[in-house]
Amino acid sequence: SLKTKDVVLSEDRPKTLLLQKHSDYLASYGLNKNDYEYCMTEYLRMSGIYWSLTAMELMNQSSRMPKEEIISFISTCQDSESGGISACNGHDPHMLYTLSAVQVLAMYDRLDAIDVEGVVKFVSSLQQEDGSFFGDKWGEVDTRFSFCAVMCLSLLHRLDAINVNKTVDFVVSCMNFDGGFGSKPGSESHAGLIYCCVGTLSICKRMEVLKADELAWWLCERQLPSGGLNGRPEKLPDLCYSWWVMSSLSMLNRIHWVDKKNLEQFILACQDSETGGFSDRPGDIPDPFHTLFGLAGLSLLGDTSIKRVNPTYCMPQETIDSGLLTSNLFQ
Ligand SMILES: COc1ccc(S(=O)(=O)N2Cc3cc(C#N)ccc3N(Cc3cncn3C)C[C@H]2Cc2ccccc2)cc1
Ligand SMILES: [Zn+2]
Repeated sequence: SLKTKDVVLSEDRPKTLLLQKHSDYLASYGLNKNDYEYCMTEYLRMSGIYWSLTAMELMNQSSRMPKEEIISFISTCQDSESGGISACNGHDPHMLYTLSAVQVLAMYDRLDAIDVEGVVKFVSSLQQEDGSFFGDKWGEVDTRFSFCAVMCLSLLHRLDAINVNKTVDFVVSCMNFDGGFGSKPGSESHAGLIYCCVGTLSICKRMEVLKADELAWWLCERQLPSGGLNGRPEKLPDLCYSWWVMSSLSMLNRIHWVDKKNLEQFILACQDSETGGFSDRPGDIPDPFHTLFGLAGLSLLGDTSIKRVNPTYCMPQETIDSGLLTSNLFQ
């Protein structure tokens, strides 16, 4: 149909940031360890901790998180043989959860709680001849895993453990005519994978290989009349795409290409004024994933009631600054 898929923002939508409600929402999330939801999300528990802790950090509320419980949980998830870290005890180690664990421990400045050399061994063992990365031993290639690899090693100041030039070559081989990127060579452009590829090039300090204007144009075309951003043409807007698109534009120094007022309106409309938290679209069920990306998106748009977020790492800027300081001290 000719009608552009979009949502209509209702008049009684939230128009202000309900910080206290979001802090309460995350503080109580996952406390009821018996409920069905908690058991069903075991497979992503490590990432769930990263999404919740980072959101709480951005609101300066991380003191409400069970710090010691989280740190000891992470140390029980590291596989002594491969060095990799799993989402939950007894699950297979995977690139995604190894990164989430390193991000959480970096925010807590407790990287001593794991075998860092083991993590470096696991991540570098997944790099392939063409520069690409597997997610785990089962061999799935995806540019998401290139991003996990370079972000994880960068937080550990160990980018020397992989072939950075070949990493960049593989990402470049995934660039499409529209300047965007997909998960593999020839895959269609998608905002989430564009974020991963731009983030990889940013960490490898190779942003010059991008077709910046074509890419920024494709990204700001994601904005719809509702102010929300979608991930591909003809798709509905979704709050997490606000993050993937805006963080990419921020790394390209072209964040001003989106209509900031309208986007802010859409993000605030995704808040649940009853339970707290953000959902993917106004009126849907909130979750920790969209709560992080709602707060991180508002931070990128300049909301000073939220701590500054680093667009590449999706972590508090102060964590990245202190990490770099440490690395300079020991170099
Ligand atoms: C609908 O139930 C789900 C479905 C999938 C997943 S998932 O595979 O682990 N994952 C992370 C994710 C976490 C939460 C939360 N809490 C909610 C959704 C969501 N999605 C799905 C989604 C997001 N926007 C709309 N949709 C439908 C993305 C997905 C993939 C992804 C993983 C890591 C980083 C970025 C993206 C988890 C729950
Ligand atoms: Zn989403």
